[in-house]
Amino acid sequence: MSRKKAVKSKAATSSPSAGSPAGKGTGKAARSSPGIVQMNGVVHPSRPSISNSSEFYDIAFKVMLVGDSGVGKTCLLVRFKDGAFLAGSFISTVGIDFRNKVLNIDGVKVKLQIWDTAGQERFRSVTHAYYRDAHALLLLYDVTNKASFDNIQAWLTEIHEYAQQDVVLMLLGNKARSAIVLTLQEFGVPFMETSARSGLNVELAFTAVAKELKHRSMKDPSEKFTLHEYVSKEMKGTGCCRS
Ligand SMILES: Nc1nc2c(ncn2[C@@H]2O[C@H](COP(=O)(O)OP(=O)(O)OP(=O)(O)O)[C@@H](O)[C@H]2O)c(=O)[nH]1
Repeated sequence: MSRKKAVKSKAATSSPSAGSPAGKGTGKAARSSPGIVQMNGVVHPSRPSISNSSEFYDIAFKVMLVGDSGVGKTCLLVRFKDGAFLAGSFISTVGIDFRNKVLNIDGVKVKLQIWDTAGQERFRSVTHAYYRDAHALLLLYDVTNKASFDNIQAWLTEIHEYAQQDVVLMLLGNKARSAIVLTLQEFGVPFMETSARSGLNVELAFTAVAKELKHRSMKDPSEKFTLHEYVSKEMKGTGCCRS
């Protein structure tokens, strides 16, 4: 991997660390995630902890964005983290990088460590190494690019091969333009359309995943939550026709 490109690109590369995705990596990963330990597959702070955005959190999870190159993974993450759209020329991600965001889910501070992977084929072996520690995967395709939709099955096969069996999985049709709310049953995975450009359903996608992860982690029998139901109840159309 070219060092020069990594600096120039949207994302730098970093290495996964066995069994401790957030705690002991090299470079950015290690510096950005102090004080995190993994227990029963869920990442908890070893003591009341702060994320690199200086916010306290109660539980932390690792979320990965995957999908073909150009479907909008980096833009989705930037929209969610900074509320902005990365316009201008497309610079492909090199390797993998992450950003943290803490969400307040029903009074619980849930930190999402969101890994943005490179969609290009040549980086596949790098990203494979990160799958096993992921608690959730957001699989993106581009609604304006049929090839990216046709590749979903191949991505799912890869996910089943490398990720944990119980990983939380959601399919996102990004670059959505229409106000029509689609429900895609084909893959048996919760689905919604998003737009990194307009912000459509971006917050909702990450919130839904955070709710599901928090629900699984807390195992509160009084709390009835299913990702499918939450997504179909909350999902909105754009109400306009530009993406
Ligand atoms: N119209 C529109 N364009 C988008 C949207 N999201 C991303 N784009 C554009 O699509 C191109 C690719 O976006 P990226 O976020 O860089 O794609 P990526 O999936 O991270 O690509 P790789 O890093 O190669 O894996 C850029 O030119 C973006 O401006 C969207 O919601 N709507």
